Amino acid sequence: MVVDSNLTLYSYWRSSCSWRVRIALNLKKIPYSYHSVNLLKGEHLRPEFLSVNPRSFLPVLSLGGGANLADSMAIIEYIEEKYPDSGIPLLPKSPEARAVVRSLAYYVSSGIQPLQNMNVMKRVGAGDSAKAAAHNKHFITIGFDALEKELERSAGKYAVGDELSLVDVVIPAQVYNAIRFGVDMSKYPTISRLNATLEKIPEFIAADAWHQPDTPENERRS
Ligand SMILES: O=C(O)/C=C\C(=O)CC(=O)CC(=O)O
Repeated sequence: MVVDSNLTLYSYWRSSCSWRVRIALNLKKIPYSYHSVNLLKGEHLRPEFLSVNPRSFLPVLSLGGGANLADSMAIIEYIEEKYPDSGIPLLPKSPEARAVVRSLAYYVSSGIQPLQNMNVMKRVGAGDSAKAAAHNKHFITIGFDALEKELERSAGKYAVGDELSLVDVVIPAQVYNAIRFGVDMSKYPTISRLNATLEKIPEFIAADAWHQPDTPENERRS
C-alpha cells in the first residue's frame, strides 16, 4: 500500500517525543515533511509555533487544512488507525494484548519522560544544570528499575514478544536520555539488549537523533 500523505511533522532532532513519532511514521511507511523547531533557541515559545500548538510542546503533526495533532501518543495511535494496512501494526489484535502494550508504552511516555522534560529540568535546576541533570537521572533510574522488571517478563525478540510494537517505538529516545543524564545502563540488560536490536533497524535509524535535517553537524552519524 502506498500512502499519499500531506503530513508535516514539527520536530526537533533530539526531542524524545518527536523521535518516537518519527519511528512510528517510518514503521507505518507514511511519508511526511520535516519542519524543525529549535528548542534550544526557544523557537517553540515564539508566536509562529504557539499558533500551531498553544501547549508549546513538540511534536506536532499537521494534517494539512489547519488540523494539528499535538500529543505524540495520540499522533501515533491516529497513524495506526488511519493507516491500518500500511507498514506494520503497532498494536496487537486482542484487547488484552493491546492493553499490555499500551500500559508499558504509556509508562515510558507518561510515567518517565515528562518528569525529565526540558521545562521540568529548567524549573528544578533553576540555572544549575548539574542539579537538573541529577533530577533527570533520578527519575529515569526509578522508571527504568520498574521497566526492566516488566520487560524481563514481556520481552521476546522485541519488548513484547517477537513482534515490534508501540513499546519498542518509545524505548530508543528514553535510553538516549538515560545515557545523556548518566544513568547506569548496566543495571538494565533487557532494556539495553532491546535497544541494541532496535538501533540496527533501518526505520529506527532514519528516525534517530543523529539523522535528522536539524541534527547539528558535530552530532551527525553516517
Ligand atoms: O537540550 C536540548 O537539546 C533541548 C531539548 C531536548 O533535548 C529535549 C528534551 O529535553 C526533552 C525530551 O525530549 O525528553
